[in-house]
Amino acid sequence: MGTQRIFTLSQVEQHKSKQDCWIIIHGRVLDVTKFLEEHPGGEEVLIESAGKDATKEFEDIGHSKAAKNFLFKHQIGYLQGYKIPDDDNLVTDFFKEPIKAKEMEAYVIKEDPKYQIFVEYFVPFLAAAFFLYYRYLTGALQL
Ligand code: HEM
Repeated sequence: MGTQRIFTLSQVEQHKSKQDCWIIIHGRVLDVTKFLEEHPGGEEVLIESAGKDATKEFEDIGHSKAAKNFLFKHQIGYLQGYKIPDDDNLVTDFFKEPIKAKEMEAYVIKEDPKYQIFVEYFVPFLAAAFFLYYRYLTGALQL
């Protein structure tokens, strides 16, 4: 995740309002201010946990893997003194390292050169051929 700031608990505790809402989940400090309205579970639950460690609450709900993946979007740093366990499977690799190039491939629409040539040259050629053939036919019919 590149450079991440380290926050103390008392620093996090300063951000406990709707306009400035941080929470801690599994040692990650998250700024969820912009996420409050989007949260499928409602903003209230997040505001209640504002400035605090909400790991237990987060886990008790049984958030989906998608929700866990989504956490990283809001991460602004780590809690001081927190050591991420090696077997930390709560959060995905997103937290630990940038998305691997191999995984990224899944999101990139691959451009197949052969397919491109077909679209760029063969299709217009075919359209032109049909057009000329049509003109030829209508011309022939008019005779
Ligand atoms: C940044 C942190 C959080 C993210 C990204 C997040 C994301 C989500 C998502 C995507 C859902 C939809 C259901 C799912 O996919 O699991 C959800 C539901 C919910 N979340 Fe969160 N959540 C966060 C923090 C929390 C916290 C701290 C609490 C409790 C204090 C909480 C309480 C709930 C509740 C009650 C639901 C509704 C569950 C249901 O309708 O069955 N969430 N959350």
